[in-house]
Amino acid sequence: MKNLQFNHQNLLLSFVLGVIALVINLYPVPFFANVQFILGNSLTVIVAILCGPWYALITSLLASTGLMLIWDSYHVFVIFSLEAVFLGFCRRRDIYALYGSFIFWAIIGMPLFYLMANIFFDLPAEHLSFVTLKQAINSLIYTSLASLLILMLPKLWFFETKIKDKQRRTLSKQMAYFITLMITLSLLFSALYFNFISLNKQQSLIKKNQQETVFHLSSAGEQYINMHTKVIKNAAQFFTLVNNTSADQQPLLSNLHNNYPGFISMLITDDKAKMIAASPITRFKDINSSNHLSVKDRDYFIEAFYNQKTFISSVFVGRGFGNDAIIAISAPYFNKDTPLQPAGVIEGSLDLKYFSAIDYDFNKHNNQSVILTDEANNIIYASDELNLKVMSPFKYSIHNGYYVTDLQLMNLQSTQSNIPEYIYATRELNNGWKIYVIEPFSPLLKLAERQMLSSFIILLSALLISFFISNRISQLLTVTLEMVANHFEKLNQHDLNTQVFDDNSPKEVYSLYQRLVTSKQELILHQLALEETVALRTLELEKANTKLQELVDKDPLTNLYNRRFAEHKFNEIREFCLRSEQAITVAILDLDFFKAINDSYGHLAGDECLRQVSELLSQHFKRDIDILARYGGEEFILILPMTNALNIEHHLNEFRVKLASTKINSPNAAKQFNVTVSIGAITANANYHAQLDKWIKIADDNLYQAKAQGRNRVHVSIINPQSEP
Ligand SMILES: Nc1nc2c(ncn2[C@@H]2O[C@H](COP(=O)(O)OP(=O)(O)OP(=O)(O)O)[C@@H](O)[C@H]2O)c(=O)[nH]1
Repeated sequence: MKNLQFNHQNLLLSFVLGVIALVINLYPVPFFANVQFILGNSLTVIVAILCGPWYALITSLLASTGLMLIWDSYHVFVIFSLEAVFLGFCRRRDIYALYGSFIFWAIIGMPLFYLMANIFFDLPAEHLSFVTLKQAINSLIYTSLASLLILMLPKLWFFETKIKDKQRRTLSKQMAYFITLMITLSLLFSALYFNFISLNKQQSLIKKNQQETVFHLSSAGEQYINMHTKVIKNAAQFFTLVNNTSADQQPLLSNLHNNYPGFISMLITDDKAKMIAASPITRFKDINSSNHLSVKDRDYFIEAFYNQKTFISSVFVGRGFGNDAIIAISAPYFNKDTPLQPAGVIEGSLDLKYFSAIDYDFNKHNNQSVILTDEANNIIYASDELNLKVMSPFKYSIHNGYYVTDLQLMNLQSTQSNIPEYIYATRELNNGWKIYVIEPFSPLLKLAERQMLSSFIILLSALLISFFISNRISQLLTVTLEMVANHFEKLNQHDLNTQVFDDNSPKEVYSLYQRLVTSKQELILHQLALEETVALRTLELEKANTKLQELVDKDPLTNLYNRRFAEHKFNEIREFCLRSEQAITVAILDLDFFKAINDSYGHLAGDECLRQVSELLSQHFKRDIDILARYGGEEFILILPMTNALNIEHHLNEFRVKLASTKINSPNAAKQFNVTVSIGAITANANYHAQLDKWIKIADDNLYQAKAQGRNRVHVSIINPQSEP
């Protein structure tokens, strides 16, 4: 945290992606019931991977704002912010996002979400685990999507520059993750797709089944009412035709009632609304004795008698004949001679318990329940398990929109609750009644939960298996590649033919290995050839250098050293002789009357003379340490280290004599001539003087004397250190 410095580009990226995530999260993808998938959070994961935990936190807060707006719950800020920061840190620890997501939801996400859902959500306890699992799966979906997006666009340079703490991953790790990701995603989507299909199928089956039931029940109900209405109608016609007396009507009515037990009771009135026959007869007798024979005020009498029509009443509690909920069906009958004025009314009270028989027949194999209401929305019949009171108004609330499903949902017990209780289908009967077929919603929700749980378990095991398999696959390639690399790192010429792979290694890697061996062989040969060429070139260069040095140091005519070299070498020689306290002789040799030789024999003869004198010098002063140099014109300088002072004059004289007796050949006319030399020299200890000039001065003076005394002679000064001027 202490180094928390925000980079402007990262900040902008996390903000922009956050706003996009907010908008995407406002439109979650509906799946089933209240299950929705949120995809905007994948942008949070992208920021966590690319920019790290604190930028991801910014994106997550924005993305969660979108979710808060649609879910109206603040828990999203806590859970998704934690997830974003966790994934950001996973990236820093080099843990892939999908693995990180699994770890997060297994250890923190699911327990925390469950706890918060328990406190803040209006959900039944058994539904919480489902919602929690759904959230974890959703998270895996958007994390996989984000990872895939990043893997698909590896050259997205704009993002590349922003990756903090980026570490180079091994090929094997990358391959394993890619394969795991692909397997997880495809399994995830196929599991969700099949869940979706199966839930849809289940829903349409329920819908179809309910609609069929409601249709059959309503048809049966209509038939039941129609049939009994027809019975009353026919009975009224019969009584009109036969014109019976009231005494005849009682047995006829009893007989009719026996044939149609769907009626609880039946009665016949005269034109004064007085009951003249009734069935069962025992009840009629009871009424008779209590003097309650008039039905003047009853709708079934008024409607049938005065309006002269067949009438079906609403449901009501019967009077006199008992306290059952009944429906009265009535019709007027006439006398033959007064066809416009009814002679009375025949009525049948329909037994509503009949519906329980139909209900039982239809629903003994499933958990459907039935409710029948009249046109005033009062319950005529309701399956026992619903505990609804007959005759009471039918109260329920309908769910709209919150649960995404094609089914119609309603609540009967907790009409204010968000969780639907029943799936229903309804149909109106011909007479305005309504029939409802309902069944509990929770089994369907349970099915979705079970599917979600099994998807999660399949996913988890698939992830583990695919992780294991992909690791093995990638190792097959990368381990052998690593072997090739290791082998070539240590490889030398002698190991080239050693076999490092067995027959099981991949063909491509083996072929790569063989090609590398060939290249390495070529490289070694090339290197050897190169080394040989370099050695040759070095030798030639050394020779050229020596030659060049000779050119610099030597006099081209005589091949003796030149004056510069002699002067330079003097210091070296002196240093050497100083250490061993040796004497040095510096001699200047000047050929006598050389001008005359040039004049007499020509310049070329002069040159030849200089060459032959030089040769003679080389032969005479043959120690390696002696420096023989042409001093200029016909003058030579000799620097002779470690000279014997007693012997030097003699040695110089020897040369002088040898030269004087040597015939010099002239190149032109094959003439020979002699030449002599005058020598001035100094022999002194090395410490005589550091400057060569001082030595030359003495030698020059001696030379001058030799010339002056007639030439062809040697003058040597032997100086000991004490006599230094
Ligand atoms: N052929 C030839 N002549 C040279 C060369 N260098 C110098 N000379 C000649 O050598 C001659 C030297 O002459 P001088 O200095 O008068 O000396 P000398 O004739 O030897 O007389 P003394 O030294 O007094 O005996 C000159 O004529 C130069 O031209 C050379 O490289 N080749």
